Amino acid sequence: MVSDLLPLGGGSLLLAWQLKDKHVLIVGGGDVASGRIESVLVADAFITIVCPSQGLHPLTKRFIDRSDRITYHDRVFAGPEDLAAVDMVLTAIDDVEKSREICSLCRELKIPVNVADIPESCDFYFGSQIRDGPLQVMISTNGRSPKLANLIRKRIEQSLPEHAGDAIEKVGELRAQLKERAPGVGGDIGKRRMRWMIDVCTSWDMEELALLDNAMMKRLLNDGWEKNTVPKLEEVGGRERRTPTIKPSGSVIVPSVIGFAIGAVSVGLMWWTRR
Ligand SMILES: C[C@@]1(CC(=O)O)C2=NC(=C\c3[nH]c(c(CCC(=O)O)c3CC(=O)O)Cc3[nH]c(c(CC(=O)O)c3CCC(=O)O)/C=C3\N/C(=C\2)[C@@H](CCC(=O)O)[C@]3(C)CC(=O)O)/[C@H]1CCC(=O)O
Ligand SMILES: NC(=O)c1ccc[n+]([C@@H]2O[C@H](COP(=O)([O-])OP(=O)(O)OC[C@H]3O[C@@H](n4cnc5c(N)ncnc54)[C@H](O)[C@@H]3O)[C@@H](O)[C@H]2O)c1
Repeated sequence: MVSDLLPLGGGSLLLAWQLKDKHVLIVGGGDVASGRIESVLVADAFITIVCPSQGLHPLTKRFIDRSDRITYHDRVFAGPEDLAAVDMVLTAIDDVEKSREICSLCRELKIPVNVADIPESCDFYFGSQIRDGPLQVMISTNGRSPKLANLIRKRIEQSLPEHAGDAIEKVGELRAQLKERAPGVGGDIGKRRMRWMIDVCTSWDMEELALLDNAMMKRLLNDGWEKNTVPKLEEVGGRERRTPTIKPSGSVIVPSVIGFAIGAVSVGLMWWTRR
């Protein structure tokens, strides 16, 4: 968490906005719009795209052809009538004046809007994204440097634990089964559920959690939750993923022997010439 010292400020609110079955209007169909379409489709929204067909990026065309969640209009933005029953607007057009006009209309109607390239016309910014199944990481520089956000994303990607997405998926299923077995919101049952889930997540490795199948979950709940303990992977019928042991092959050994020999010879030569 951030510092508990005041003053706080100068940032933005980080959220995971739930867009399922909401209606998103995307004005423009070029390169930037194609990225927006992908981000919005991941969130299970319905999309209306307004853009003349000659301006469509190949990726946008493919999305339009393949997704039954997209309605496409081959024309320019028509005016306020395009904003009826819309929950969010994203514009990615090469026309700054039109973008500003669309932004004003959205603000009058209190529809959240993002205008690619014009920060002051954005109610929210996009960020650089990492996705691994249900794991979502967004890197934001709050408008300061999108390119650095992109570079930081690549570094974070390399440092994420393997199997994190699978582990989260499986823990999600386990939590759902636990809530069915021990239903109720809040109170003592809520506290006990939370305590046990924390113990499971902290006692098992990410890799082990990713191995959970239905039978193992059942045993984990029967032998673990019911007895207020956390069994080990083997105790619920799981077996560790065998990581292949890498034996040094001849081709690895030979260069290292040669390298060692060259090193020894050059140290010897240095010693000899110094004398
Ligand atoms: C993260 C990412 C997400 C996405 O758009 O999907 C994103 N921009 C990305 C790339 C990118 N954009 C630009 C470059 C050229 C290099 C550079 O300028 O750095 C590159 C790099 C590239 O193309 O490699 C040009 C640019 N961008 C903005 C302006 C206007 C301005 O700053 O005034 C200008 C023109 C500046 C000028 O004219 O000089 C504005 C915005 N861009 C944002 C998001 C929001 C702030 C996000 C944040 O700060 O965290 C914000 C405020 C609004 C918004 O669009 O939501 C995506 C990387 C995704 C990835 O690769 O992972
Ligand atoms: N925020 C970012 O990350 C970022 C990065 C690069 C570029 N940009 C900016 O985003 C904007 C879009 O970039 P792009 O590369 O996708 O451009 P692009 O030229 O590929 O696409 C623009 C699209 O807008 C359409 N269009 C123009 N006027 C329209 C209107 N009135 N109604 C409907 N559609 C209309 C065009 O037909 C075209 O398809 C540009 O202003 C660009 O500078 C932003």
